[in-house]
Order: sequence, then C-alpha cells, then structure tokens
Amino acid sequence: MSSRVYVALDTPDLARAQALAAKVRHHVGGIKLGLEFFCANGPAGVRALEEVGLPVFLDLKLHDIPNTVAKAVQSLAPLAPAVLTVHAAGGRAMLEDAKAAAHPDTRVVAVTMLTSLDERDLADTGVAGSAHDHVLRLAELARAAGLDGIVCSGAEVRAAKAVWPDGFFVVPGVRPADGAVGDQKRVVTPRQAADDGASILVIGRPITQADDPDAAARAIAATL
Ligand SMILES: O=c1ccn([C@@H]2O[C@H](COP(=O)(O)O)[C@@H](O)[C@H]2O)c(=O)[nH]1
Repeated sequence: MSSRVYVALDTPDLARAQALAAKVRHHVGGIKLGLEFFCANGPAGVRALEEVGLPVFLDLKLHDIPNTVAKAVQSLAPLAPAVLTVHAAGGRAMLEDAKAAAHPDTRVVAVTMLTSLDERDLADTGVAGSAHDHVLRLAELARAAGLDGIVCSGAEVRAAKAVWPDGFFVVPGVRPADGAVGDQKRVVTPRQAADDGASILVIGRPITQADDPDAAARAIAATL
C-alpha cells in the first residue's frame, strides 16, 4: 500500500520543489502544492512536479462566490489534480458548483477549520462553541453538497469519520512527537492521525526543513 503521507512543498522555488520531491519520493504517497508554489509557478509548475510520478494535491483553498469558484475550478480541471481544496465556509452553493466543475478524477475536499486556529481564534471570527462542533457542522455541509471529504485536524478526524464513514479525510497539522509546532495550533502525531482515520496526512516542514528530508520522511513512514 502506498504511503498516506503527502509532503507539502511550500516554496515559490520550482527547482527546490523538484529537488525535494526527488529526494522524498520513495517515502511519501503524494505531493501537496499550495498557494505559495502556485502563485509563483502556476499550472506549468504543477505540470513540472507531475513528472515525479506521484499524485498531486492542489491545495488552493478556494473561497469566493459560487460563479467565481466554479470558473476557477474549471480552469484547473485540465491539471486533473488528485485532490483539490475549497473552503467549506463558502457555503453550499459554492461547494456544489465547485464539485460540478472539477475533473471527474479529482477529489474535492472542504477545509473546515484551519489547523492554525484554536477556539479563541474561532470566537474572534464570531463563531461560538467548540472546534469539534464547528468541524462536524461544516463536515455535514460538505457531505450534503456532494463533496468527497474534508480537511480537519487530527483532533476531529475520528468524530468526522464516525458520521461520514466513506468520506475522504485530509489531516494537516501533523508533527512527530518531538517536532516544532510552529504556527500550527491543533496538532497530532502521524500515528494518531493515521489511527484515528486520516485518509491522507499532510506534512510539510518536519520533512522539508529537515537536514535530510528523505530520512525524515522515512522515519515518519516507519511510525505508521
Ligand atoms: O487546516 C489546514 C489546511 C491546510 N494546511 C496546509 O498543510 C501544510 C502544513 O504544513 P506544515 O509545514 O506541516 O505545517 C501547509 O501547506 C498548509 O497550507 C494546514 O496546515 N492546515
């Protein structure tokens, strides 16, 4: 079985992304490209990373009015990413239109509550209640809109999977037990994310900023 770890190649530098991907390719199951990479390199950069031969996850977290998101997803469809993200907070119509516009082979997943946020941040945005309840509410919205799954933290993935057994669950905010947390607030270990039902684990800096990214990816894979 291929690894459930997708490495987040968060860099604007195409050559660095290619070099990192080449180093870790035997110990990860896919590559995640986000806004930092896409804004600098665009679709041509994505095509260049496809050469590595791993599934590509395009983490653009689209969030706009339904028409704008649908047109953006339509423009991305020729890339046929394995996974594409939109924000659940965009609402049901936006989610439905995004799914309808996507390549049929693309899993469209909704970001529920960023792993860099905690409940105080949530309250600051006017949302009362727990992270758990907020994630489950948005998971239900994504499911009802016909999406393939959600992005949530490892703290919520078990509960989300219980109410959506065939959903696809993306878990970022993953840190080895002794790893630096950085700007992430809701973190779990790779093992916990896997045991609690993550379909894929997104891991960036613990791999990409390691002295030996291949060894770091291998060590993480060994814990799963
Ligand atoms: O809630 C979310 C959604 C997406 N991400 C992305 O995952 C990686 C995490 O990188 P690390 O270096 O392992 O922290 C990054 O690309 C984020 O944009 C997330 O962290 N949380």
